Amino acid sequence: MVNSENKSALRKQYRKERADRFISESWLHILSANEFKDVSKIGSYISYDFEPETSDINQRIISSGKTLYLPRLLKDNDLEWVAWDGDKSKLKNSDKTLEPVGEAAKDIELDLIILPALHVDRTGNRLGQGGGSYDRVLARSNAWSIALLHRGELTSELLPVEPHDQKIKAAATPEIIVRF
Ligand SMILES: Nc1nc2c(c(=O)[nH]1)N(C=O)[C@@H](CNc1ccc(C(=O)N[C@@H](CCC(=O)O)C(=O)O)cc1)CN2
Ligand SMILES: Nc1ncnc2c1ncn2[C@@H]1O[C@H](COP(=O)(O)OP(=O)(O)OP(=O)(O)O)[C@@H](O)[C@H]1O
Repeated sequence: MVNSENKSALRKQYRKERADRFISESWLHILSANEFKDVSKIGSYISYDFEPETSDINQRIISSGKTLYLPRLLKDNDLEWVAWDGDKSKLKNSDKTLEPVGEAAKDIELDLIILPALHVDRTGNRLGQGGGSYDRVLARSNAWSIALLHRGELTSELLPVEPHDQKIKAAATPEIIVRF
């Protein structure tokens, strides 16, 4: 089986496991990591369905005076970033996700990116929703990147890898951060 087909099968399995085992937890502890200390521009996301919950993290980042950016999906599956002040009236529904409204930041260089993932393996390879969106973002960025996962989604089982795949710098469960 080629790796892209293999990835689709894993996505299906991991989405189902996530839905079956979902419990509401917090990833707020990541904000105490050293990597957050001196950064000012942070990319994050608004979680949906069974994704690790980001609303408390996002609020905390905004109230600490750092600038929070949210992704907006472009037609070619790339992402653009919009600064967000926490005002929910500045979000609108787009398929499953809530996206920011307003002007995208031009030539933004994020210092740190908090990103969603379905699974991460012990070498820092990530499986996401399948658009390749974050691979594009990470390929042109120097940001430190951390994916949020439920327990059991950070595993020693190696994920299939394609040439475009970008490794992430760290992954966090509700309990721990692992740096790669
Ligand atoms: N919260 C969140 N925001 C995000 C992402 C994400 O994974 N999570 N993205 C990450 O790139 C980008 C948007 N890409 C997305 C791609 C697909 C689906 C989606 O509807 N997934 C369906 C499964 C579709 C399928 O079966 O193929 C689902 O989750 O049920 C959502 C967002 C940017 N914003
Ligand atoms: N830098 C890139 N330029 C053009 N296409 C890309 C790039 N990176 C990835 N892609 C395309 O995106 C598709 C999906 O990639 P992949 O399966 O790795 O997604 P993913 O990392 O799980 O998704 P996401 O980042 O959206 O959560 C690939 O088949 C590839 O063709």
